[in-house]
Amino acid sequence: MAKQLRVQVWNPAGKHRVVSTKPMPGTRWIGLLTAAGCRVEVCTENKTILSVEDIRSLIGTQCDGVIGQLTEDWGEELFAALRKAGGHAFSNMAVGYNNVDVDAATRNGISVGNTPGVLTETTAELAAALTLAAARRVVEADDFMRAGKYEGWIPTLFVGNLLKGQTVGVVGAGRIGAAYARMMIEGFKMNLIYYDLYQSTRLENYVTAYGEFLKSRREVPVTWKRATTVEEVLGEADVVSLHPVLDKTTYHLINKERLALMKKEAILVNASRGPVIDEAALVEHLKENPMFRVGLDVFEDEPHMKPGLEKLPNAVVVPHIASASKWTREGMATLAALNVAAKIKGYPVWHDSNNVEPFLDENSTPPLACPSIVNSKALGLRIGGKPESKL
Ligand SMILES: NC(=O)C1=CN([C@@H]2O[C@H](COP(=O)(O)OP(=O)(O)OC[C@H]3O[C@@H](n4cnc5c(N)ncnc54)[C@H](O)[C@@H]3O)[C@@H](O)[C@H]2O)C=CC1
Ligand SMILES: O=C(O)C(=O)CO
Repeated sequence: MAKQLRVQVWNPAGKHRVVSTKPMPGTRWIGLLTAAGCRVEVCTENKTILSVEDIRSLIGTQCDGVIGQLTEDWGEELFAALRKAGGHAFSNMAVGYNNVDVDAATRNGISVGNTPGVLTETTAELAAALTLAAARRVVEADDFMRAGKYEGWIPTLFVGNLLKGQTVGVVGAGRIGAAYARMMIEGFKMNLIYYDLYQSTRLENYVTAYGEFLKSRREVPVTWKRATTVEEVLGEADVVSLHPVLDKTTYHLINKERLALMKKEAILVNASRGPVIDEAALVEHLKENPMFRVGLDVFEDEPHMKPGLEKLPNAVVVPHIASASKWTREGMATLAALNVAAKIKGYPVWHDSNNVEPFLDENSTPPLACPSIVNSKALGLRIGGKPESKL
């Protein structure tokens, strides 16, 4: 028998019971759910990652919808439990949903929401921060300073890499990858090489236009190239940043053999998902190539690092904080809550999950729609959405 977990209840008399497995930033999301007639139960148990058993006990015998987290294992067991409890709406508070078995949700008639767009710039900025920290050895230098080792300026102290005029490689040029590319190109005048299953004409046009602008100012123009293989990016780029989804095609995309193709002094950044890199192979590569540097936001066995990584000065490591800006986290909570509330109310799915702005303006009421449902087609859900109507 699972232990009863602590919950905080909002709008106890609400008609529809919605559970959030974690407290989420801001209060707008709670207001939107209660305005939609939901009783909201927020799990406040002091436990970082809830088990499947914990979540089953939160779902209980009657539950209309759940907002879950990317650390949780949402598979057949939980979706069957939610269906049995009368539920038909789930949303991850994340854009990535590799923790969710979408087919199992569909089999159980449950919609799966995610939170695209609101974290694009925030995540790209952290990838840029990791790139700079690795290129200019910021963390090593900070450690050195705090340890009282600085005795005065010398020409050889913490020499790193200049980004200007170098080539940035992006693997996965979707929303976040393209935003990161633009930051590195505009900020540091880097040339672009990218690899994605799809052509990013918008990104290509953007770089072309920026190159023309630079030319008009008599500056060296930036260039772009779409690679036909990931190997081409790894061989040519001075900085490689990974932004694909995690699925079977990207698991261990960066392995021992592909690391060996990279320049000895290259920088590798990962703010996508840990298993995109074979982390044990990366540890060996970093040991053998001290001038090769990485910036990692995500890890293969999160929250753990592969043995040895913690000792390597050529690795900058942060705990999955790429989406951690106040605006983004509150926006993620809002989108997740609306994915659940609008489904419970029977509203359609928003027609353009790449443009969720209308849901994020705190001063206006959101459209009558679920912002983003990844199995909308499989469930045969209506597409639509009408702005400026009250939920
Ligand atoms: N570290 C963090 O805190 C965060 C991590 N993420 C991760 O970033 C991922 C990307 O997010 P978005 O850019 O919003 O998604 P997106 O769907 O716009 O972009 C993903 C891109 O990956 C490409 N792709 C898929 N398979 C590929 C392959 N085998 N090789 C190369 N490219 C491939 C897709 O075609 C697409 O363009 C999420 O799925 C999530 O896992 C997202 C937000 C925050
Ligand atoms: O949205 C995601 O996929 C995240 O990793 C959140 O940080």
